[in-house]
Amino acid sequence: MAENLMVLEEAQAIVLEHVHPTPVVEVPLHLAAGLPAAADLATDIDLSPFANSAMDGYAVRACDLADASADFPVELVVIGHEAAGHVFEGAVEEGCAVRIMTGAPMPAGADAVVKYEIVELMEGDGNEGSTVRFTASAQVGDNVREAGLEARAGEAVMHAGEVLAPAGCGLLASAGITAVPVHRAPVVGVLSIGTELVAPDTVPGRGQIRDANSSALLASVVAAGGEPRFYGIAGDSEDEISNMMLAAAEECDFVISSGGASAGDYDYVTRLVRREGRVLFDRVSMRPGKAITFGLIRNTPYLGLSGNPAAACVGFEMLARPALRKMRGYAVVPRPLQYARVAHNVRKTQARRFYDRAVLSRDEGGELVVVAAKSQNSALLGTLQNANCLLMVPDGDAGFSAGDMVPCVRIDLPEGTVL
Ligand SMILES: Nc1nc2c(c(=O)[nH]1)N[C@H]1C(S)=C(S)[C@@H](COP(=O)(O)OP(=O)(O)OC[C@H]3O[C@@H](n4cnc5c(N)ncnc54)[C@H](O)[C@@H]3O)O[C@H]1N2
Ligand code: MOO
Repeated sequence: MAENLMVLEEAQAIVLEHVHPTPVVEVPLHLAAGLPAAADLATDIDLSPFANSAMDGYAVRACDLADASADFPVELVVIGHEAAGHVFEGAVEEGCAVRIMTGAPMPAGADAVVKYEIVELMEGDGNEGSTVRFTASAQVGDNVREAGLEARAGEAVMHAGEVLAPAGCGLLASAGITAVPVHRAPVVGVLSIGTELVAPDTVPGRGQIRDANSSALLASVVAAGGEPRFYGIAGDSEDEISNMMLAAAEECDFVISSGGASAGDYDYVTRLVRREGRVLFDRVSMRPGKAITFGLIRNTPYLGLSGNPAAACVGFEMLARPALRKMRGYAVVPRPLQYARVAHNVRKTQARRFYDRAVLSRDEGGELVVVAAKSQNSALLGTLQNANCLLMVPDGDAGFSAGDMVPCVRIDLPEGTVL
């Protein structure tokens, strides 16, 4: 390519090569959902620890009921009960049954449970001394949950890299685990570069604009599992920028700036990263987001994104998000890709790969259709706010014609979602 742009996948591989999972910390179970476990986690006891009833009813010996039917009912004597906090210590012998509640341990000798609804009470209140009648046979194991059904003592119930669902947090609680080892949130320094920028609570003067990127990037850091730290706005002066860059590189696991990344008179980022560290790439074949510098400052990864707001956000999506997720311990998997019929022609004006902000939906016939925003101007954030996908137009000169099936990156769905 004339401009010497790096193919996106190559740039992504370089970034990923230079980031590593953060140190492990422990978080309480209820805060661990959505995070990948950093180690295999084993249960200290059988789950469940004892065979128990799956129904409220009577624990019986299936062989006692082998011939039971409506015509030849079988009567058993209730010799005890099992309820929350009350365990029957005896054994169920021939002709006997024990009244039992869901979850209570199976008494010795019993091998099946018959639910209340199909048992007739002949005498008494159903507890000790009562007589109950059965009109159907029972099979060994009916309504019994075996000990260790979920896992045996010492067995891993969660594996390193597995993302915890809320149910998994409950499973770990059953296994006696109260805190989950996870890779801590990477601390991500965010800085905005540009003399024209003012804080969002300020009414901009002539030639000034509000700093929108830092809010978008701080939010993106949180969404990617990182802990953002805002360093402020640096004017277009080498000293101001390098002081902020160095402070952030010193204190953070990853640094992201926006602005000053291109070829203008005040675009210092690439030069400063080179001066203070090492530049690994500085142009990516992507629109929006071509002007992207990546390098290391004192061994801290530094990503200098374009100042144009949509370019900064798409640059984050493609390069920072995978890196932060890797640091958090997630498997490196892409956002889901889905093909849809494009409703209009897609023209290419440059050879770099396009990621057009677009909306994917189903038409009345149920077919997936994608419509790109009318303006793909990199200054616009609203089109990204409203997009649920990025329509990918490959590197090269060819666009798409209306009716083509086109690839769409689902930015509204988590990585690895099966569609
Ligand atoms: N001669 C060339 N000019 C430009 C090229 C090029 O290759 N050659 N690339 C263009 C592309 S593509 C992009 S994208 C931009 C990238 O520019 P910079 O990263 O240097 O960004 P700035 O010039 O600082 O700002 C661009 C634009 O974005 C606004 N901005 C910057 N920071 C913020 C912020 N925090 N919040 C809101 N808006 C922000 C800034 O005011 C400018 O309007 O360069 C093209 N030019
Ligand atoms: O690539 Mo710029 O990043 O087009 O807006």
